[in-house]
Formats: sequence, C-alpha cells, structure tokens
Amino acid sequence: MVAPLIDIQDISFDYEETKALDHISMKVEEGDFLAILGPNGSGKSTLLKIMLGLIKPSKGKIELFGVDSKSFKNREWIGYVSQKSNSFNSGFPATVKEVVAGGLVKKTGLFHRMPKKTYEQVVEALEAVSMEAFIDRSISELSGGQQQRIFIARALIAKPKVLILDEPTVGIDHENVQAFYDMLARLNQDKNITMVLVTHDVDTVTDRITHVACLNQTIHFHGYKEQLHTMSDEKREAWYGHSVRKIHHIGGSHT
Ligand SMILES: Nc1ncnc2c1ncn2[C@@H]1O[C@H](COP(=O)(O)OP(=O)(O)OP(=O)(O)O)[C@@H](O)[C@H]1O
Repeated sequence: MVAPLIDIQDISFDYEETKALDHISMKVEEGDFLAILGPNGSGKSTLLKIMLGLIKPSKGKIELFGVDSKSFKNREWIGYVSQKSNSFNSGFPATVKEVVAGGLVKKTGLFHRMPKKTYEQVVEALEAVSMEAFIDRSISELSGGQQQRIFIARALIAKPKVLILDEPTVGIDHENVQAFYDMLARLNQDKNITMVLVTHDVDTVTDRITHVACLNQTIHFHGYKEQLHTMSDEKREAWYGHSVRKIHHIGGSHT
C-alpha cells in the first residue's frame, strides 16, 4: 500500500500560553483536494506550518511520504504558497520570469540571460496557471489574482507532489475566485498534484474539493465532503460556534 503523503499522528502544539492544536491526527492521501476549514484562530495556519516542517509539534509526530519528518529530505516535493506571498512591496522590480525561476531548488544564481532550460521550465510552470503571456511583465504591474497565479507557478517549477496554500484567494476579487479554484482543480486532476488549502471561501471551493477537515484546535470532522452532513449539530456547534449555517450546504445537507 502507498503511504499517505502526509500522516499527522496525534500532534499538539502550544504557543507559550496558547494551545493552538490539541491531539490532531489526519492523513492526506495522493490525489486528495483537501480544504481545511475553521473560524479565526482555530489553528489552520499552525497546522500547515507543521505539515511544512516550519515549526515542530510540541507532542506527536508527522510522517511525510512514509518518512518521519525529522529525517525527510525531499522538501521540494511539498510546495507552499503562503498567505502573504502577494503582499510584497509594490515597487518590487522583478519580472514574472525571475520570480518563477526563483522557485527552482537548484538555483543558477542571478543571470543576465536566463539559461534556455530554466526558461523552458518557467514557461511550463506559467502555462500550468495560464499566465505564459505575462512572462516578461513586471510582477508589480499585475493584479492580486494574477500575482497569486505567478506565486503558484513559482511553487510548481520545483515539481511538487503536494501544494499547500494558505488562504490563496486573499486579494483576488470575487469574479476571479471561481476561475482561480478551477485552475487549482485542473492542477489536481490533470497533473495529479495533491492540494491542501486553508480557505474561508466555503461557497466557491465546495465544487472543486474532494475532502474537508473541520478544525478548531481539534479535528471535528475529516473525510469526503459528501459525508460532512453526517456531522452532528453538537459537533458543528463545537467546531464553528454561531456561524454553522454557513457550511450547511457542503455535503448535501440543507438543514
Ligand atoms: N506566533 C504566535 N505566538 C503566539 N500565539 C500565536 C502565534 N501564532 C498564532 N497564535 C495563536 O494560536 C492560535 C491559532 O492561530 P492560527 O494562526 O494557527 O489560526 P488560524 O486558524 O490560521 O487563524 P486565521 O483564520 O485568523 O488566520 C490563535 O489563538 C493565535 O492567536
């Protein structure tokens, strides 16, 4: 049997006084498109950072591709687009191709002329996010949504098997959010990239995802989105407090 790509085993995490995660166990399997949902402060970003190895759990362990994360070497298999990736200084002088090439694991340094192979890799990554026409543009001239696609291309150029995105649609206007999630769904289905994302766009993301994890310090539900309606009202209340109505349509429940 193939090992889960991410296997979180009974982890807890405290920031000094604050308990952020409490005995979390969950697995992400190859091909999943998982949305992690939860109210503000429920530990979503903390969980992503643990998956990425940016912070170590206070308790428990995590295996990546079947290997204990402490000895996992193939970090390039896990791509990451952080929440604030597109909120850089608007005067940032780089071109799109320079930003995307910056995602290569083996960097060739700063170049006057980009090597042909690097250029081809940049084009391929930009094609995957339908942004190849923007290759020579300055990144600072692009819209928030276009910049976010460029940062995804920057993650894709290293050929990750999993892409982890923290609220990727922040700064993207409403009309473009649908198209953005369609693009992620294509990467998931056509390029077999497993997707893990944190989002508040519950309405828009529902059609594209396969799995949902409902987090609020602990996991209140994790499974196929179609099964979410089996979650009891008490669990929903414990998970999301007063805003539970917001997510009732996922999984086919209309209560
Ligand atoms: N660097 C930090 N130092 C101390 N406490 C922190 C730190 N980062 C997060 N926290 C606390 O840990 C808890 C979980 O935070 P986290 O950022 O993981 O939540 P989140 O679900 O991503 O929130 P949001 O939806 O608002 O982005 C919160 O109570 C938060 O205040």
